[in-house]
Amino acid sequence: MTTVQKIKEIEDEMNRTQKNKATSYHLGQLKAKLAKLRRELLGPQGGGGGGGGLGFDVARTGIATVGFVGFPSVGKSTLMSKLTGTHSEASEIDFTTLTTVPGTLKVHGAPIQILDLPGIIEGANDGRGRGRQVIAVARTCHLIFIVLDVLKPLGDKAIIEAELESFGIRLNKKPPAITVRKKDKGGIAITNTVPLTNIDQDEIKAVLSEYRINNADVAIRQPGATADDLVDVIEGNRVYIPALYVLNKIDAISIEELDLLYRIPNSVPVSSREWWNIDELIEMMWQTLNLVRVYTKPRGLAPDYNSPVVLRRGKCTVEDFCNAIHKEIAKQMKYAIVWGASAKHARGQKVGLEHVLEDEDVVHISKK
Ligand SMILES: Nc1nc2c(ncn2[C@@H]2O[C@H](COP(=O)(O)OP(=O)(O)OP(=O)(O)O)[C@@H](O)[C@H]2O)c(=O)[nH]1
Ligand SMILES: [K+]
Ligand SMILES: [Mg+2]
Repeated sequence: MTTVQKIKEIEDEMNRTQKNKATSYHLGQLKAKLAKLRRELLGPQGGGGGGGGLGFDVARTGIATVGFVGFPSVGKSTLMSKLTGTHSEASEIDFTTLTTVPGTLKVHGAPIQILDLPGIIEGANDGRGRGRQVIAVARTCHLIFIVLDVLKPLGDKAIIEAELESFGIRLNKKPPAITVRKKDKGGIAITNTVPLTNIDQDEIKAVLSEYRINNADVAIRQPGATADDLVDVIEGNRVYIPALYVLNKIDAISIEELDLLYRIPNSVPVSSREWWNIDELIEMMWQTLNLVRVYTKPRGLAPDYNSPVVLRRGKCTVEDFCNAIHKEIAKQMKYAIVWGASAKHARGQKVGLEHVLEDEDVVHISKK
């Protein structure tokens, strides 16, 4: 039996099995088995060719990268060309785009790299088409635009999400608050700071045993944690990426139909062809990327509001700011003065390299 067949068999069995006290151990085993088979499929010996994004990846520029993922001919290239001014061939023929096409869009002074990608279809993870390579590139993006055709958005949405999921991409989700600490002896000890509503002790033990973990402290702090969350923590190679659903071609539907579409969370209806609602799309992109703009203030001069230094949240200390300008500056700095949201007072605060900056802060670096 091939790995794909084995996966299918387990999925079928899971669908047949009702979840209750008596079956939870078995279901836990099945979920762990499924995760292991999927990993096998993606590994180098997994068959099906491709993977790793080889020949598909492009040099990263700008402060953040947004990748376009979707079925063929949903309008990815039309949108990307118009957003960035970089030509990417568009036509009514499916699979027009054959490789990654990068472009740049400046938003609020920050250069954002946009990657137009080939269309993917169901079964990308078993190596059909270029799906594997496309998704390997998507795995490395800071934001994924899932582009959907408004005439068939929901079915396509479910399929694309399942494809990305099976490659270890978790959309609009935080890493589960679960820790598994292996030990040499003592068996399995489970503690939970929240009620276990979607997983029970048997299921936890089944998953651990499937991974041959016989001694470990397991701490569950995630409300509603599931066996899949536990598997994700043990597998460890998951990526957590925000996604926006771009509902394209709204010029082809009625206002009433559009009303229904607005109920899809994290979605933006647009028309790439007519250039409708693109401002909202760009604003949502900006909000979701959650970047930090910092303005430089030279001594005795007004801050330079035209060219912010753009940093990513979690990597936005004064030291990161210095390094973004020049690698020597942090060494030469005596102290910095910060004005804005991260400063304690309006007249400015004297800070060191470890100070964490906020969006739209103004910084003056005083050298030794
Ligand atoms: N009505 C309408 N048609 C559009 C819109 N955007 C794109 N199209 C058309 O949809 C077709 C496919 O557009 P592409 O931009 O090539 O789509 P794609 O997703 O890049 O396709 P692949 O590269 O083949 O995956 C073209 O005929 C476009 O003119 C839109 O907003 N409204
Ligand atoms: K096309
Ligand atoms: Mg295209």
